[in-house]
This record gives sequence, C-alpha cells and structure tokens, in this order.
Amino acid sequence: MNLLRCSGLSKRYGNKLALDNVDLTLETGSPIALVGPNGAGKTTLMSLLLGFIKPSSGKISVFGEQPGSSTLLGKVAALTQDAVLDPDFSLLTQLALYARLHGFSGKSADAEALRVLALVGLSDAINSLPKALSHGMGKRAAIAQALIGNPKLVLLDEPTAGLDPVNARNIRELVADLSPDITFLISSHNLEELEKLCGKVLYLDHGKLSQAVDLSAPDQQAYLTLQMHPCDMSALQAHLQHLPGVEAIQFSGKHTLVLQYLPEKATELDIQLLQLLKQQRLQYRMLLNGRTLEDQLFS
Ligand SMILES: Nc1ncnc2c1ncn2[C@@H]1O[C@H](COP(=O)(O)OP(=O)(O)OP(=O)(O)O)[C@@H](O)[C@H]1O
Repeated sequence: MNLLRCSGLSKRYGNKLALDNVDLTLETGSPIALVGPNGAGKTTLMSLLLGFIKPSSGKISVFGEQPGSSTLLGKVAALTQDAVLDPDFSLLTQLALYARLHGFSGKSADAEALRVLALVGLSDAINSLPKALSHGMGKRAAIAQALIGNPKLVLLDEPTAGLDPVNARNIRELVADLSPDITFLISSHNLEELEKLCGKVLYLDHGKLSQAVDLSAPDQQAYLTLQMHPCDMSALQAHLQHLPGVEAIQFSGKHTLVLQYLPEKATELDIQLLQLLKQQRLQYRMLLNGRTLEDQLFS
C-alpha cells in the first residue's frame, strides 16, 4: 500500500531552505529509517508528514491524503523525542484520556488504554505515576500513547536515545513485533540500531534526499566485511588481495576490512577467506556478507 508520495517537496524558513526539492515514494511494510546530519531536514520532513507545517512548494500525500486532513486522524501518530506524560496522573488515567480524544468513549477508552499498555509490556504499571517510572518505562509509555487508535504509520524520533542497552533492545523488539501492521518511520543517528531494525534507509543532507538504501536488497556489487582481532592488518590485506575475484580492499576502522569482489570470478570467497585465516593462524571477530550501513552511506 502506498504510504508516502512527495514530488518536488521544498520547505523554506525565511532564507533557509530546509528541504530541497525532495521526490520520494514509500510503501507500507518494514520500518523505514530517516538519517542525516544535524540540520539536514529530518524534523522538517516529519513535520510536513504530520501536517504540522505546510510545504513552500511541491506536493506531499500520506496514504493518498493531504497531511493533516481529517481522514488521516488516528491513522498517523508520532512520538517526539521529548514526549512526556503528566507526572502526576497514572498511566491508565492519562492514556484513557488520550483514547477519549481519539473518539473512544467510557469503558472502551479504558480498554484501549489497557490494550496499548499491554502492547508495550506495561500491564503491571497501569496505576503507576509517570514520575515513578524508569527512563525506559517512560519511553515505552510514550510509545503506548502513540499506538492509541491503531495508527498505520508511527513516526519515532530517536526512540532509544538515552536508554541503556537492555531497554534500547526492548524498544527495538517492540517495534519489530508491531511491524508490519504498523509502518514505523524512525529518525535516529544510531546507524547500528537502524541497520538491525529497518528495511529501507533514507539519507537527507542539506535538505536533499541524497540516498535511499534498500537493506533487504542484495548489494549491487558484492562485498564482504571482515573484522579481525588485533593483527598485522596490512599483511592480511596483501594476502586477501590474491584471492580470486577480489577487486579492491578498503579499511573501515583499524581492524576492519571491506572486500569488494566480482561474484562471477569469486567462487566461495568466504570459505577461501576463512581457510586463509586458518592457515595464517589469525582470528576473526566477524565476517559479514555485505557492508555495514555506515560503509554503504559514507564510503
Ligand atoms: N522554525 C524554523 N525557523 C527557521 N529555521 C528552521 C526552523 N526549523 C528548522 N530550521 C532550520 O532548517 C534546517 C533543517 O532543520 P531540521 O530541524 O529539519 O533538521 P534535523 O535534520 O531534524 O536536525 P537535527 O538532527 O539536529 O534534529 C536547519 O538549518 C534548521 O536550523
């Protein structure tokens, strides 16, 4: 199903061109990442999508409708980075109130609040006050709020920022569990996390959509990424260069090499590489079929 269509989309704040002629079509499904340096235009794109601001020029539609139109009410939701609940009212009270604002009445509002709190694993904390919750639980409560009314698109801005690794993982699992019934658009600077979670990555830079990487598609050119325990990396690079089909080898950090190869000339390159490491008595930490998202975006 078509999720988003932008053509020639631009947004100007005074002299500042925050979004510059963006053409983009997205379908519903696995989570979509929105990345880019500070000031690249990510928040501007999300605000346009939510109908909070209007384009300066160009067109944008969400599920075929104008952002902000009444037909999208309840279909699109967002968790902003600094979303907070009132510290002095219980989770159930507040979420039931939000459910009423979404059109649920009386008991069905309570039921909806309980449903979304269960989805995020907070059934035991329904009577807790937000001020008594840990940071991770607070984040989950804020996500629960965004899930009220069964939206089809949820925008998450830095959903795991400031969370410890275990809580960050819980949020990732939650997002993965809820996809693809809900399509998530996630703005984040955490590439490793996005790589684990998303099917597609949009890269904005200076307001331009400079790349759209499909993580589920095999790399057009073939790559292997090899991360080693400390060893003589230059000597290893020289050995690897002689494996059949290897076209180029680049460093990606001190102990990581990215091999580009020609699939038609390299048969079972991964096996040959492992045999070479064994012969040389070298220990690897990780062998990845392909390139990391960071290498795809920045090399
Ligand atoms: N209301 C505004 N008035 C003027 N300029 C703005 C306004 N909002 C954003 N900008 C400018 O537009 C550009 C894009 O900002 P935006 O907040 O969309 O970037 P971002 O990618 O979300 O950045 P960050 O990663 O830092 O959150 C920036 O140069 C910013 O200073």
